Amino acid sequence: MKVLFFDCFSGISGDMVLGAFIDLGIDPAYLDAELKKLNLSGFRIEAEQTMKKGISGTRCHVILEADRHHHRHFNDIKEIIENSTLSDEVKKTALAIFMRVAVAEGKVHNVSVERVHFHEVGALDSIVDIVGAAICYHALKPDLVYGSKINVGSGWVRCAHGLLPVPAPATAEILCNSNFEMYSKAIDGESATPTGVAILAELATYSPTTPSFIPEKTGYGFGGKDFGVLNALRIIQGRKSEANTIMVVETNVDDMTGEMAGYVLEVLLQNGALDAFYTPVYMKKNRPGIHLTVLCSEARLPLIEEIILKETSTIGIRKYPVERTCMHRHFKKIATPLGEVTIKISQQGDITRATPEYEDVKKIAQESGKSLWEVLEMVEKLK
Ligand SMILES: O=C([S-])c1cc(C(=O)S)c[n+]([C@@H]2O[C@H](COP(=O)(O)O)[C@@H](O)[C@H]2O)c1
Ligand code: NI
Repeated sequence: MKVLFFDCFSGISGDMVLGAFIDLGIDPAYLDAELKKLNLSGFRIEAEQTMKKGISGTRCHVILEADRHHHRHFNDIKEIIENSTLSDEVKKTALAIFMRVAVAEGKVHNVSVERVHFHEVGALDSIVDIVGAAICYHALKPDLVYGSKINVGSGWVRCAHGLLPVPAPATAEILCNSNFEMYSKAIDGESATPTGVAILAELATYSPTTPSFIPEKTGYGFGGKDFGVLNALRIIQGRKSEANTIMVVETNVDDMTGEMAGYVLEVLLQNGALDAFYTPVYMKKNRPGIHLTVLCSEARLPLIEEIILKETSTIGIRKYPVERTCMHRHFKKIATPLGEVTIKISQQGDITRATPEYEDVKKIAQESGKSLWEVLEMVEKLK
């Protein structure tokens, strides 16, 4: 499994994210070509490979010509992204990042999401940063993305509203809607911006300690300000074996119909759940209910949670990782007088088990008119 770890020791901003992705190997020409799909003129990307504090990294500049539509509303940005020829997955991710910014700005300025009036955050460079981050993320196709706690800086920052405290209100609000931890150390100024934390909160899962994986390469994306300490976002790319940790996801419901319950299991299994099943339970007020258990990989967890929240009546989910022991499995095909049957061979130490695949046996039974028992006995002698 491919892992990315966003190490935010000096915060995070949109251009730091692009710089780190490019430093990690994303071709700036590819990024530029994809960004052209936005059908917006008046910008270009410049990636400069440079040194800061003796460390080699990339400073990404979004060079703007005059942006005549400097003040955009959320709906304008939505329209630009939806009408572009970017892939659906890039559009979805970019819109979700923008939504985080819009919700935060709406809360801070007490206006609805639609009426949020983007100034700096709606300018072309934010569109480029956010859509660019979504392009790089989908180009790398990570299975797991983690983010560290965020060094937000300290003091004050000057922006369209005047002098604001650090973290800026929008940044703080985006963080309130995530479970990322913030802190401030060794930086006088704003090191984490609304765009940066929105990208992080959307793409990454918070990891309070350095996650466990095998690192393979690093990318440093430099920020523009000089804080005295290394002003960079570091993305560490690596791998982790999928082997033995899976997630158990659970919820209890007492207000769903049997039809809905059946449908949910189908959707979960179609979307990569390793298993999904119900256990009957008695809940509060003596109500008969169902306990849903889903087993899935860590990579599938966000999708599985989304399905449970969307398709069941629950308003909460429990989840925890578990270790599993799996016998090593391989398959072989054997020929029988009635057709081919796949045999699953499971091994662990000196334990070996060979089991015919049920669907093959069922097909032969149905086509030959023999009972399942007869077919199984025949296969047993041949396997
Ligand atoms: O544009 C707006 S409304 C804006 C709001 C806020 C609030 O905290 S409210 C802060 N800022 C500042 O703009 C710059 C640019 O941010 P990016 O995310 O676009 O890089 C930054 O200093 C923000 O704190 C803008
Ligand atoms: Ni604002």
